[in-house]
Amino acid sequence: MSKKSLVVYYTHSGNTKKIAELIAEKTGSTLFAIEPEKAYPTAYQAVVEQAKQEIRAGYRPALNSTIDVGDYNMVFVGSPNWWSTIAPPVASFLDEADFAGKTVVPFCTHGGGGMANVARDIAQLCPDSEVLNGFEIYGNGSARARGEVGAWLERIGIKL
Ligand SMILES: Cc1cc2nc3c(=O)[nH]c(=O)nc-3n(C[C@H](O)[C@H](O)[C@H](O)COP(=O)(O)O)c2cc1C
Repeated sequence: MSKKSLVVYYTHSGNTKKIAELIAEKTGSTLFAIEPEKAYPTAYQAVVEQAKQEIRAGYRPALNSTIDVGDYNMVFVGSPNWWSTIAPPVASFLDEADFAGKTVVPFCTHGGGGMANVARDIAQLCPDSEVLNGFEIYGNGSARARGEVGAWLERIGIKL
């Protein structure tokens, strides 16, 4: 059986999408964007406030569609750092999917707070998975992103 890898991510303003695309390109993975049925507001203050309340309440928004993760044995899971944790749509996705026996690889983009609890909270929602060391980058990483993603993939032993 051949090994297949998947990159799933949520993005609000495009940064995490850029990193997801780089990982997919470098690893030959399938790419899947997690989308909530109801999009978050684009206004920064509005989304910050809504996210705060949802995260506090442990709210899991309904998603537009999903992908069968059964076909993949490695899954990269990406989120923006929202209030030091994953965005609620990523939590919805991880709740619904069965990651048992898979290798999970967290990544996040942030506004200065780094990984914070992102990798820990992904691992908590994938209790029966092996979770590798994650990747974090400020914003979209600009021109540094490609090299940093490549260096990280080498560090964690993923053949390119
Ligand atoms: C609702 C919300 C909460 C955020 N909370 C944090 C935070 O706690 N720490 C941090 O470093 N950045 C925080 N940010 C900044 C984002 O993590 C950062 O801009 C990220 O790159 C956005 O990714 P995206 O473009 O894929 O949506 C927050 C942004 C939003 C919209």
